[in-house]
Amino acid sequence: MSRISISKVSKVYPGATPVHALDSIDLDIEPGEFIALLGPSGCGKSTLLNLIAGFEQGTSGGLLVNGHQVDKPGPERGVVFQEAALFPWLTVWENVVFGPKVNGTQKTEYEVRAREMLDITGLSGFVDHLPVQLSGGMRQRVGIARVLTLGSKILLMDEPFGALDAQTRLTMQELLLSVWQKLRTTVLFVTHDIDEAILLADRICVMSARPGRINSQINVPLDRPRTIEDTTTREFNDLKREILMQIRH
Ligand SMILES: Nc1ncnc2c1ncn2[C@@H]1O[C@H](COP(=O)(O)OP(=O)(O)OP(=O)(O)O)[C@@H](O)[C@H]1O
Repeated sequence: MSRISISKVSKVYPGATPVHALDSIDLDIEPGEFIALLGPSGCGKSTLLNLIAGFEQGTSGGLLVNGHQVDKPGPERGVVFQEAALFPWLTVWENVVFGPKVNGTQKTEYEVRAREMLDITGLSGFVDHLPVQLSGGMRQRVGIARVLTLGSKILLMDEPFGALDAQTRLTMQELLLSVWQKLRTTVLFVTHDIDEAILLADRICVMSARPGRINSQINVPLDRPRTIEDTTTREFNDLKREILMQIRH
């Protein structure tokens, strides 16, 4: 379980016309919490995720994961992008065990974990398939199983279901809910989609247009475990209306 503390973090991309992407972001994420980062295109959601991942450095402010300043990527922070970026010549199994194999983890340890993660992502019957033989949703499952097999206690997900059709997206949202319910990893999930944010998250951080700030934070009071049916309830729609109004203002 991992805690993230972000304090007054700003990010300016230098250049002829510097881009002020993030402005004084304060955000604390508790171990095991599921946070959705919601906001318009270009407001800095991916930038914030990349700072936590250690791919980029902030211009000012402090960013701690488990009390340590983040200055580079690490295996405790697993990133899932819109495309899973699998090795096309490796099978599902080989893709999933690739990371722990090269970082020197004991084979007996990573094989057990890989089997468990392939099981909870519904891939046990596909271990010998190549990525080209899988649907987009299944490739994303492999991407999730891969970071979980690495032992990542923090999942940083940048619109992971954004490229999927509506039906597959719903299936993947349910899958992620069940994975999270079992493992309780800390999740930061970037999305444009209000329904997706409400269905998945404990807390939604609504960002403003550039320079990105966190305008409001909304606790999602829906009971867990959640299912797709919850998206049709009165409580869900009331919350959606409230968030829409906040975004408009
Ligand atoms: N490496 C970079 N150099 C210069 N500007 C950048 C760089 N990366 C992002 N930006 C700019 O920073 C701003 C925030 O971008 P970012 O990708 O974080 O937004 P976003 O909210 O994730 O957008 P989207 O939802 O469209 O993916 C944008 O104006 C973008 O053009």
